[in-house]
Amino acid sequence: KTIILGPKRLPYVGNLFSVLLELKKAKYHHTLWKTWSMKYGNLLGLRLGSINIVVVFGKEMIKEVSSRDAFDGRPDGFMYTLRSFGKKLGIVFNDGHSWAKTRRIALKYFKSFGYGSRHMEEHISGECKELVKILSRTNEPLLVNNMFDVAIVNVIWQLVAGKRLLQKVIEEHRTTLDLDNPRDVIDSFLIEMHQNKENSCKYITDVTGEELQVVCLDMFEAGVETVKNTMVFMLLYLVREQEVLRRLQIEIDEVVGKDRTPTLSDRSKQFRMIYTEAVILETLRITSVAPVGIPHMALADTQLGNYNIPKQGTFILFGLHDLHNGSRWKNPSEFRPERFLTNESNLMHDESLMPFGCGKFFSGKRRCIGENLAKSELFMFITHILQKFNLRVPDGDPLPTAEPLDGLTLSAKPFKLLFQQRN
Ligand code: HEM
Repeated sequence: KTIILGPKRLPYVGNLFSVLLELKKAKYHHTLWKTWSMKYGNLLGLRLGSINIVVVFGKEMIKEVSSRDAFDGRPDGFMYTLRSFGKKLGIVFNDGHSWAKTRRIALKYFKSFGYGSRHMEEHISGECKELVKILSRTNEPLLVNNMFDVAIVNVIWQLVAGKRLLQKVIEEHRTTLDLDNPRDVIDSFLIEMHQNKENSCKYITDVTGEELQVVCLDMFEAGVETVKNTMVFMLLYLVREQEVLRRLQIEIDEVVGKDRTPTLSDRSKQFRMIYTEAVILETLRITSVAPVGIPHMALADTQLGNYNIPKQGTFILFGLHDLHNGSRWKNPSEFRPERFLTNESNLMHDESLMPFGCGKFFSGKRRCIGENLAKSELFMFITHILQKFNLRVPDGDPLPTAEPLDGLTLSAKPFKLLFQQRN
């Protein structure tokens, strides 16, 4: 079989009109795909103009696609290469040999930038302290939707470049490079380039300046909106669920206390801020800010279920929002961190939660490389804020709605909060 079941297609436009029409009712792309999948099955076939799309539903099917090399491709074409000198470069919208190379070099640095590493601690902690300072200065309600922008962009800047301005920064890095001590992602790439010149080993291939620039762009595009939207939603759910908020504050008070600033080592085995961890997982589940992941593409003609998927030309999306909010979960629309706790109050990992994609962490697959960083940022922001402040909706304002705004990533509708100093 070649055509995966889906709504009837018209010549040339495919399902374009029915998508536009039905979207008004469904409100969100991901809910429309889900509605159709209930009729057509866990592989939903669509055609939008000349683009074929397959939306994959269910844990097992998503796992299968994520684990097969044949589906490791990313979309090609003008819109995607516009951002990368007209070529397939970088990590996120790249594939094949060049992707494997850039991902490997970036991961090498990310591994040393892991939980509790001095670099990660310093960068995130500095931003959290600034944020607390700003919040302490005002008694006015603050628009929450933009409040993490600067902090999160700065964390990525530090990760990528140590500071601002890209081209100039790359040159500065070249002149101050220490081959044994990479300070950030740019250094790691420059060291790789240096070694390639010295070493004619056939496994190491050259990394170009263009590639390095697109990798930096990837970090911003993949690592800012996602963390920011998740963090804003976390505050939104906490102001709606004051019981959860209080339990979080009790854990912070017990483990960190009122005066010492929270550190990443408070997440470690010794201290185990399990409830905070469960709140982070529950936020990632219920919000699923990347509702259909990032499109994959077949790199060779291949089979999926009973169907043939042609090489290139077919976008493959994952029904992640549905996986996280479907009937597999008890009362999925309730924000209940306890679902990730065992009776003995240990953390319970659930295989059906895959907000960062699927596959072994740090293995060659396409899973998000920023998972550690994102979770560390979420942990540090929430502990710093709740250690010092209670959250309240300004008098006269309704509770903020959990209904998201649609987009490539889901975001919260604008809302204001009062950050009241705790006694
Ligand atoms: C809450 C925060 C985040 C979420 C929910 C998230 C989610 C995802 C998802 C679903 C994918 C696609 C996986 C796939 O194609 O199978 C992805 C890929 C990626 N993410 Fe994240 N991400 C987050 C934060 C970050 C951060 C902080 C960074 C880095 C600074 C980052 C960098 C990347 C990169 C480079 C890729 C592409 C990997 C590849 O194509 O090989 N992400 N992310």
